[in-house]
Amino acid sequence: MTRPVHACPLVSRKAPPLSGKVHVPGDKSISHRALMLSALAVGESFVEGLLEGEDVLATAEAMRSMGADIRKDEKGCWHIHGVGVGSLLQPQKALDMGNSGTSTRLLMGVVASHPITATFIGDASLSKRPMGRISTPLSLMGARFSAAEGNRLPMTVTGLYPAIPIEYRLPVASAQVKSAILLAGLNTPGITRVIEPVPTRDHSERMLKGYGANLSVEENDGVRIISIHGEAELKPQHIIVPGDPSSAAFLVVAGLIVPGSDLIVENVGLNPTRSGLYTMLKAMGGQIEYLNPREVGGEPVADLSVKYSHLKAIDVPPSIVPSMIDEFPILFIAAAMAEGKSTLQGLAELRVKESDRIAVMAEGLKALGVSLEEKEDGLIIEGSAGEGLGQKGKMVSIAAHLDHRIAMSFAVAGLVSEGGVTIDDRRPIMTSFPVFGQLFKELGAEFEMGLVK
Ligand SMILES: O=C(O)C1=C[C@@H](OP(=O)(O)O)[C@@H](O)[C@H](O)C1
Ligand SMILES: C=C(OP(=O)(O)O)C(=O)O
Repeated sequence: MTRPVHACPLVSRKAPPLSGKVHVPGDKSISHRALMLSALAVGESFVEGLLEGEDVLATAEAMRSMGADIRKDEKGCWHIHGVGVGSLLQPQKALDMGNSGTSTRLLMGVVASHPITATFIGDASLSKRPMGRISTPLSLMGARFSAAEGNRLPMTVTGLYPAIPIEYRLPVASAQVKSAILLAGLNTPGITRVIEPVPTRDHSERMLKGYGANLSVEENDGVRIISIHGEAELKPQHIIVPGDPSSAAFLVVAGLIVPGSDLIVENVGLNPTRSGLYTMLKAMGGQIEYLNPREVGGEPVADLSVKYSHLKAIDVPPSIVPSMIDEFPILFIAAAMAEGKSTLQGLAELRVKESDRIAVMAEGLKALGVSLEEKEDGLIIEGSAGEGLGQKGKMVSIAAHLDHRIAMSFAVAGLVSEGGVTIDDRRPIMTSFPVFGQLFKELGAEFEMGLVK
């Protein structure tokens, strides 16, 4: 990954009505899994619509270092020659995970049941994130972990083969922890079981089955029990990656809050374990219509028609939180523009994402004049009822803290600001949504991309 060494600011100012049609790039979670599972299949898989963000490219590079042959053809389709479950090679250098929690945690699961050792390194943001949630269950399976600083990167994982199958109840609602255990279970004799009291995104389950793993899901009173039979042989697949609802979120919220907007966001993945934000925005009075509903790569997809709306405050029910966990920063912006007081709590996980998303969003919203209360597990936000944010003539400065979702959320806030918003560093946007600025330009809002300082 070659990024400029210095920060690159982005300036966002009050926008005219947004209009037109834009196409959302591939889903980040599905792209990571497509590369990992294709690399673990025997033979050649094809992946169309892969998200070419830095996080996903870090996964591709790691799978290459463990023996997979991965390349993109002239039409943009990715070809992956897998080595087969159990046949990963010992990487010759540390695996650089950049900013990506998903790459790190899922790949630790992959390594845990192979007879190899891998060192995981990452950027300053990733090196602060907790890894104990992964090392605890994988240690029960027999993998060994060592880290200079307790349960943080850099971290070295030595896998065990044959690993020990476990039954593990998730102590935190995390698709990354669930997926790491299931991926370790792929090369573990017997049945590995994950008990999930609160459902999280289910791409791993859907895709593991699609690649031929023997995986079953039982549901009892909302608790999911996922069982995978180990020493699986995965079969190569042709995957079409649907658009990322987490990226689409920025375009959709912008359409709802910039006065006069009327736009279409095409190719939005609407897997029910991911689409909580859209349910909430509709409940707030957002005019969102699902057009042309269809299936892409085994996932529900639609084009979203979005019109400027008078939004009303909302209280988010705890049960819906995991299905919109990455969308809270942009929901906070929508709540700041709504009429009334929104209570957004039960979000303690936001404190351990790429940044502490509760504290960082609270600070930026306050700088924009929003009245709010910060709680340990969320924010209570008093909306401006459609009045713009900030003050005329007063540019607000935001620090992105190496967090793409913070940078993009405040770029959207800038579109309804009186005096503009400057984000200190736009580079993290490249991790998940490299065409963010380009799509907004197509809708009629141009961000000023500051020169490298
Ligand atoms: O499994 C995944 O692809 C992801 C799971 C979520 O993380 P947690 O499992 O930590 O909630 C989410 O925040 C992340 O962007 C992607
Ligand atoms: C939390 C996120 O990603 P990751 O955990 O993969 O870094 C995100 O994309 O918002």
